[in-house]
This record gives sequence, C-alpha cells and structure tokens, in this order.
Amino acid sequence: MSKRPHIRFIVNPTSGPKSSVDVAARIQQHLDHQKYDHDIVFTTHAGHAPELAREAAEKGCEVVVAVGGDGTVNEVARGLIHTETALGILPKGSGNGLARHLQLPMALDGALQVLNKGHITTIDSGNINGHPFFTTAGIGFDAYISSVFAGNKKRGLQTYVELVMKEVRSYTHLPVKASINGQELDTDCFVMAFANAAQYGNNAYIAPMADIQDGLLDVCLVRKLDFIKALHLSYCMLTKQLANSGSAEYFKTEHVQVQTEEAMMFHADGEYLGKAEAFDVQMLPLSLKVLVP
Ligand SMILES: Nc1ncnc2c1ncn2[C@@H]1O[C@H](COP(=O)(O)OP(=O)(O)OP(=O)(O)O)[C@@H](O)[C@H]1O
Repeated sequence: MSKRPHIRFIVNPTSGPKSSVDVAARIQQHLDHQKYDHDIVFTTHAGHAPELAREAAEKGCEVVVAVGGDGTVNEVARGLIHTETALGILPKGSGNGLARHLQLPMALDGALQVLNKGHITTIDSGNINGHPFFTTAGIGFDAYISSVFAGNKKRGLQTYVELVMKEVRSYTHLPVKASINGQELDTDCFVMAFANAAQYGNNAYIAPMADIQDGLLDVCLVRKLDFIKALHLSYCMLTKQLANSGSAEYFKTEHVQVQTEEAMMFHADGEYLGKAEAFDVQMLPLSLKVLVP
C-alpha cells in the first residue's frame, strides 16, 4: 500500500432500489484521489462481507465502506468491531437506519463527500445471542415483520407500512419475562426492541432519545395493542413522538435477559435470525470507529 490512507469499498450488488447505479463510476468521479487510495470489491453471497472487511482491517486499511443497506452495514461492521479501521457507509438500501442516525447524506455523491471531508468517531454496538447489531435488534412483531419482509421483493416504507397493517391483525402476543437493571417484568409482549440507534430506518423512530455513544441500550417495550393502537404507534414512530405517546415503555441498560415460554422470533438490524426461548442482549461500548460528517 502507498502512504495515502486506503479505503476499501464493499459493494452488495443485490441491495436496495439503487442496485443499477454504477457505484464504481461514482467513486471514480467523486472520491478525493489525492487523499485516498482505494479498492472496490463485490460480495458474491450473503455472509461474504465480514470476511472482506476483516481482511482489509488486518492489512491496516484505514476505512472500509459498506455500500448497501443495513444488512450490508451489519456484515461489514461485524468485521471491524474493536479494530482501528473505521466504517464508512454509502447508503444503497431502502431503510438505511444507521446512515440516517449518523446524519449521512442519502445521495451517493453526498455520502462520498463525507469520506473526503468527514471525521472519525467511535460508537457503541450491541449483541443479541451472539449476533452483533449496530442499529436495532428486537423480539416479537418487528422480528416477525423482518421474516416476512425477507421473502418480499418489494422494498421501501410503503411496502413496510402495508405489511405491518396487514399482519398486525393476526399477530399473537406472547408472554415474556425480562430482567432489566434488577427489575423483573412479566408481561405480554408485542415488541421488545433493543435500540443502539434511534430508528429502524426510513425515519421510523423506535427510540427517539437513543444515544449511540452512551454505552447503553434503549429498551422499548410495547406490551399489547390492537389495530387502532398499531396505527397510532406507526404514526408516532414516523413523527418521532413514540416516547411521549403512552404506547411504549423505555429502559436504559447495559444488559437485558429475556425468557419466553414459547420460542420467539428475533432480528438484528432488520435481518431475521430465527427463534429462541432465551435472549441475552448486551452493549459493547465504543466498539466501532465510524466516519461521519
Ligand atoms: N452478493 C450477494 N448476493 C445475495 N445476497 C447478498 C449478497 N451480498 C450480501 N447479501 C445479503 O443481502 C442482505 C440484504 O442486504 P441489505 O440490507 O444491504 O439490502 P436490502 O435488503 O436491499 O436493503 P434494506 O434492508 O435497506 O431494504 C444482507 O443481509 C446480506 O447478507
């Protein structure tokens, strides 16, 4: 490698509505080549990006950029936890929760300018049953929606809201026992979300006051709701008012344990991960370097 800092771009060619955009041409045109050397690699399969990111970090690469949605960001960031290599993001998904939380431009050209002119800071990451997450994880209805969304070719906020409204009527609430800061909760659960960032993506704010550098998870518990309350909850999420709506309870903590009678679905950063009866959710404070405006 030359003396210039090196950026590796990891592109998920399958992600998001902008999958036809010629990312390599945009990088060629807008990256500051006086400042950086770079290489571009394309993932060939799910689970490829952590390997490509780790390899770059081991070679001393300064920045590894995830070009994709939150699933790709998750995979790249996983390979960079506790290394000196910073994560950059060129948002190309439909939700882009971490990019939005970090106030990155959604346009590729603007996001490339952040690489040219931005600075490096350090953020927390979370872990649910051994799976890292950077934006949110959750059990219950949000995980159920992730599982349905995964098999759906259509993307975007409208598809998401339509899916939520269709599925909420038939969703069965399950009882959970949770231990948070020594407090024991025994309740029906519609959603228990573990937020590192404030939003799921698409500016849907599940934990509006979440601070990504405070070393704490914001746990958002929605106990039980019917269709009308679900409509209200969706509206409050999109207007950043969920915390004042009375529909959700919040806890700040470093560690949560949850037990369920029946196996419940869970997700990390919107990727459906299957079912479990016990969940161990932890924060890894200031564990990831990121490039921000
Ligand atoms: N080359 C590839 N072929 C198929 N799947 C891939 C490939 N590279 C990465 N993936 C998988 O694609 C998944 C989805 O990626 P990502 O979230 O970035 O895109 P998206 O689903 O279109 O965006 P969004 O979640 O914002 O709608 C990732 O979890 C990753 O495992």
